[in-house]
Parts: sequence; structure tokens; C-alpha cells
Amino acid sequence: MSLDQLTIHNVRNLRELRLEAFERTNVIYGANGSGKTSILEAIHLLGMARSFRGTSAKTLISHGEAACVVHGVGTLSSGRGRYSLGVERRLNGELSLKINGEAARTIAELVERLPVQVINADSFSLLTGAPQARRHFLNWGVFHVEHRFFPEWQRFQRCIKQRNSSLRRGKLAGQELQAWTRELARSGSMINEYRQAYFNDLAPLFREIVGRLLPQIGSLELRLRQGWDKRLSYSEALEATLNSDQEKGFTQLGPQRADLKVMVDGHAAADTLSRGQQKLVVCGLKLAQGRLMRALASRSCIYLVDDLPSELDQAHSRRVCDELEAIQAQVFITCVERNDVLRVWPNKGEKLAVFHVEHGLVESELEQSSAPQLQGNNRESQSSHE
Ligand SMILES: Nc1ncnc2c1ncn2[C@@H]1O[C@H](COP(=O)(O)OP(=O)(O)OP(=O)(O)O)[C@@H](O)[C@H]1O
Repeated sequence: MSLDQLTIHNVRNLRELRLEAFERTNVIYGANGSGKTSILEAIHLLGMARSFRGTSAKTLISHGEAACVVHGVGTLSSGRGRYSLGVERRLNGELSLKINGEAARTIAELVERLPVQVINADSFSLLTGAPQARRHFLNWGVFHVEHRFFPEWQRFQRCIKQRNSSLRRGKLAGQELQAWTRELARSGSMINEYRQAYFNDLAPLFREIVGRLLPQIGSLELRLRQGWDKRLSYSEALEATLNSDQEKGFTQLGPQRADLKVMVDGHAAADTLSRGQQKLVVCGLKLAQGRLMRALASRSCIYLVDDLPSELDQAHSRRVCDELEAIQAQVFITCVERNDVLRVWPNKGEKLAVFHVEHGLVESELEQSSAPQLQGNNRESQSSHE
């Protein structure tokens, strides 16, 4: 899965931009506020129909405009053909999605086509923030390798909504409550099974990658909390909390309460690691997902890496770049100075595309004496050695 060209209209400070002839590795550099992150935001919008900053999608729309539009053309993994995607977000909340020129009904169809992973200065919050982000992380991974997961997840959401509504109606909903509890128990167990199987593959890969990123880290453990006492089946757990669920009016236990925890020498990584180490551990999680996706689904995701050097010294930045290169996924990576990334990217003789962003425009560097040969509009292409 790779992106070959991108057209951006009215995404933050990017009014009208066309980028093309991407390589596997794409370095985007420019001064603060020039629009580097906005390019990554545009790619994220194309793959997820939303911003990666957790802010409202409306903030993506350039001030004074009614809508933003991103269009991308790419190549499917293993040369399985080409695809085109289009996303339009309007200030009034309307969203329209297109896949190969046809209207798409759900964001999941988009996510399936263009899996994107973000590594940025906020990445450490995957460890330190609310469990919802970690569940989302887990679901993202399972979604891309287990095709039965998403329909089951939708069923589970329907069941829990119905059961909660039955719980709130008290005795009036007796039989209905039983029926929804049975359905929920079945669906929740399936969700847990899919997650567990995925987790079992993810955990060793994660340890292996973090072992390379942070060789001195100590004993590392990734734990999955399934959302109820693991000695019980989900059906037993629901039975045991029935009265309390009725009092509270909602289902307290289940996959909707699952969490991931990273432990280092028996302590929570979120409490003990430095900010840079946390970022590296999160890189380990995201890189492990990319590897697993390739191994289990023969597909690769696109990494959007915003300001890699922030929080990381050169040696650790280099290790992350080594891992990104080894995964053979397409990477869009931003930095302020041209050489911030080029000096740490592994030299395998492979071509890199380098883009210079200035005031929302991507400029050719043809006139600069040190610039390599220009091969396309707005683009220079060079060996990673330079
Ligand atoms: N909705 C919007 N409309 C117009 N401009 C916006 C909007 N939202 C943000 N901007 C501006 O877009 C510019 C580019 O922001 P962006 O985050 O892409 O910069 P950047 O190159 O990544 O900078 P940095 O190196 O500081 O992270 C900023 O000046 C920002 O204020």
C-alpha cells in the first residue's frame, strides 16, 4: 500500500497543493509553521477522515473556507493494482468519501484501503493517556489482520447499547435483558478472542523492536487486560455483576474496558520512563503493528512521522529510522532542517524524495547550489547517502 500522488485543497494553511512521485521514503522539511504537519494531516484525513491531533475535523479546514478536500492516488500492496481515494469535509459537518470514483458509505472502507500510523510529539500519550487510545490502537491492529473483527465489533456495539437500555428499564425488560446479555456474552467473547490472538503475535515483536531501540531498558512486558476477571468467562462475569449493572444502568465489564499496559522491570512504563523513552516504546508498539500487518495480511501501512527529532537524540532517531526502513513501508517524515532526517536515515542506496515546504507551498530547490537533480515538479529525488 503506497501513495503516489496527493492533491490538497484548503487543509489548514495548504490552499492548493499537488504533490506527486512520492518514493517509499519522503522527507518533508521546512521552518516552523510552514505546513509540514498539515501535509501529514492531509494524508491522515485521506486514510481516517479525521485529524490525528484529536481535534475537531473542522479545524482542518482553512480559515474562511467552507470545506477541505484531499484526493490521493496510490498503488495497492504487492502490485495488486491502483486505487484512488477522495475525502471532503465541510464546516457544516458533512463528510463525503470516494473510493475509485464511487461514493463510499463508511469510514471503515477508507481505513481498510489506506492504513496510516502516526508517530509524533504526542505519541507518548498512548502510554500515559486514557485507555480509550490504547483500545483504539489494539482495534486498529486487529481490524487490519482479522476480517471477522469489524462486523463482530459492530454487533458488540449494538448489543451493549440494547443491553444498557434494557438495564435502565429495570424489571420491565426482564426477558429482553436476558436475550441481550446472552448475545453480548457471545459477541464480547469473540472480540476478546480476536484481540488475544493478535496480542499474542504483537507482544514478542514489540519486545524485539524495543530491545533494539532501547537496549538498556530492562525487562519489558506488554500486558493485555481483557476488561473482566480473566478466570471467568464473559458470560460468568456478566452474571456476577448483573445486580450492580442494574443499579448503575449500564454494563460495567467487557471488551469496552480492555486496556494495554507496558511494564518495565515490574513498573508501569508510563510512570517510570523518560519522555524520550516513552516515545521510543510507543514507536516500538507502532512499528510492531506495521510488521505484524505485513506478516499476517501481506499489506503495509503508511507511517506519518512528525518531527522525529523532538524528544530523541541522534542515536535514538537513527534507530527509529533503521526500523522504519527495515519495515519497508512508505514513510512521510517531517523535520525543520533538511539534514535532521537525512543524517540519520540509513544509507541503503535507496531513493528518497525530499520536499521543502514554505508558507504552505512546496517548492523546488533547483536554484540552490547544493540541490540534487530535480526529477519532478515540487520534488527532488536523491540517494539517501547525500
Ligand atoms: N484552519 C487553519 N487555517 C489556516 N491556517 C491554519 C489553520 N490551522 C492552522 N493553520 C496554520 O497553518 C500553519 C502550518 O501549521 P503546521 O502545523 O502544518 O506547521 P509545521 O510546518 O508543522 O510547523 P512546526 O514545525 O512548528 O510544527 C501554521 O501557521 C498554523 O497557524
